[in-house]
Formats: sequence, C-alpha cells, structure tokens
Amino acid sequence: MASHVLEARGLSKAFGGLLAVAEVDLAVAEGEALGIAGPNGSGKSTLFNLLTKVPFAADSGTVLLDGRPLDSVPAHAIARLGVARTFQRESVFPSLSAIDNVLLAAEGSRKARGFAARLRLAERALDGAGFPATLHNALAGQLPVFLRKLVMIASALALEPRVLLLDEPASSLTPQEIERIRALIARLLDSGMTILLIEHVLPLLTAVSHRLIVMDQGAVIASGTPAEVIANPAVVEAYLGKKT
Ligand SMILES: Nc1ncnc2c1ncn2[C@@H]1O[C@H](COP(=O)(O)OP(=O)(O)OP(=O)(O)O)[C@@H](O)[C@H]1O
Repeated sequence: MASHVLEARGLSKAFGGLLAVAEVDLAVAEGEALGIAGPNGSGKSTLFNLLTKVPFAADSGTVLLDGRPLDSVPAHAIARLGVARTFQRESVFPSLSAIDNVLLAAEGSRKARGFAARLRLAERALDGAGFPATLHNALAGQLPVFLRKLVMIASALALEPRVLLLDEPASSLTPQEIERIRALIARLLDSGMTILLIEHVLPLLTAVSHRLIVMDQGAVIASGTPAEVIANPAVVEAYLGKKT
C-alpha cells in the first residue's frame, strides 16, 4: 500500500456566516486519482484553495505533504514542493503568448535555473499537455477555450508537480475535447503523478478516478469507488434535493 502523499485533517473555511468547507479530512495515496464531485457551491473549489493556499489558506485544520504539516509553509513554497493546481476558469494572461504564459509559471520551478532551462521546461510542459507545437507563440487570449485550458494545465505542469489539482478541466468542452483531457489525465497518471480532480462531467470523473468523494454544503458526505459512490442514496439526495 502506497503511503499518503497529500492529507488534510479538519480543514475548515468560513466566508462570513457561510461555512464553505467544514471539517474536511482526506488522504490521497501516491499515484492515486481522487475525484471530487458535489453540487454547485458545495465547497469543492474552496477545498482546492485550502490545500494549495492559492489564493487563501484554511481558517483551521492542517494539510500534510508526505506526512509533513504545511501550516507555516507559504503558497509559493507549497508549489515548489510539488503541489500545483489549475482553476475553474481558464486563468491565462491573454496578452502573453502561450509559451510566455508557461515560462512565467516555470519561474516557480525548483530546478530550472536560467532562461534556457526554463524555456526547455516550458516547451516540455506544453508538449506534455498536448498543446500544438505550431501555436507556442499565439496570444493566449486569442486561443479557443480548449487550448487556453491546455496552457493553464501546462503552466501547472511547468512546476513538475507530484500532485496536480485539476478544477473542472472539462467544463465548456466538446465530447472530443473531453476525451483528449481524459487521455491527458491517463498519461499523467501513467507517469506516476497523483491527481485530484473536480469535475461535473461525471463520465470523465468516473473514468479516471480510482476513488471518489462527494461534497455537500462543505462536508464530505460519501467516499468510495465511483460505482459505490454513485449508488449511495445520500449522494443521489444531495444532487436531486431532499424529499419533503
Ligand atoms: N471568495 C469567496 N467569498 C465569499 N464566498 C465564497 C468565496 N468563494 C466561495 N464562496 C462561497 O462558498 C461556497 C462554496 O463555493 P465553491 O466555489 O467552493 O463551491 P464549488 O463546489 O466549487 O461550486 P461549483 O461546482 O459551482 O464550482 C459557495 O456558497 C460560494 O458562494
């Protein structure tokens, strides 16, 4: 049994009176794909924020990487330690080219020192994400949504993460593009990466996840294999609303 690479204990975050994440515990094994489902507003993206401290950390609770508490480790250092994330919206710098977007991210690399090394890393990250080699110099803001998503994923890959947190990579994509995202995630898993995936596109989520958790109103209400979780009455109720 592989050891846990990323763990959360009792993570909570409130926005005023709203408890967005409530006492969440989770543990992800090396090389595992953990899927995170849940209705809109159930706290999934906020959980990613708390795990990476980007853009903010938890009010309480602890995140551990390889068993080491990250309480006093700032966000940029967590990224350097190998935990990278993407965002629900394609957060790219629109007036920069694809390669310059990824080069900026490569500045955060532990290993690549100097421009030439960072350029190689950025090119490798774009290739690794399946981004077309002919479009490295295209302005990110002029790319279609799928390619902007690949630039964002490549920016995370430029940190050479051991743990990659993907926030709704399939939203707004066509079925063919979603299939390419599935194949990309499968390749990253084959390379040994650990992946946490938030996704509303359930066929993608269930296809790539070894294990699923479901959040509702900030709390984890179910966990297990995709088949177990989908059959769980509490999950059906969370999605379809409580019977009155
Ligand atoms: N920065 C913020 N300030 C105030 N409230 C916030 C903030 N971020 C999230 N929330 C609230 O916290 C709750 C959880 O939001 P979150 O975005 O984590 O949900 P989610 O499960 O990712 O939803 P979705 O599937 O729609 O992306 C929501 O009620 C949301 O409105």
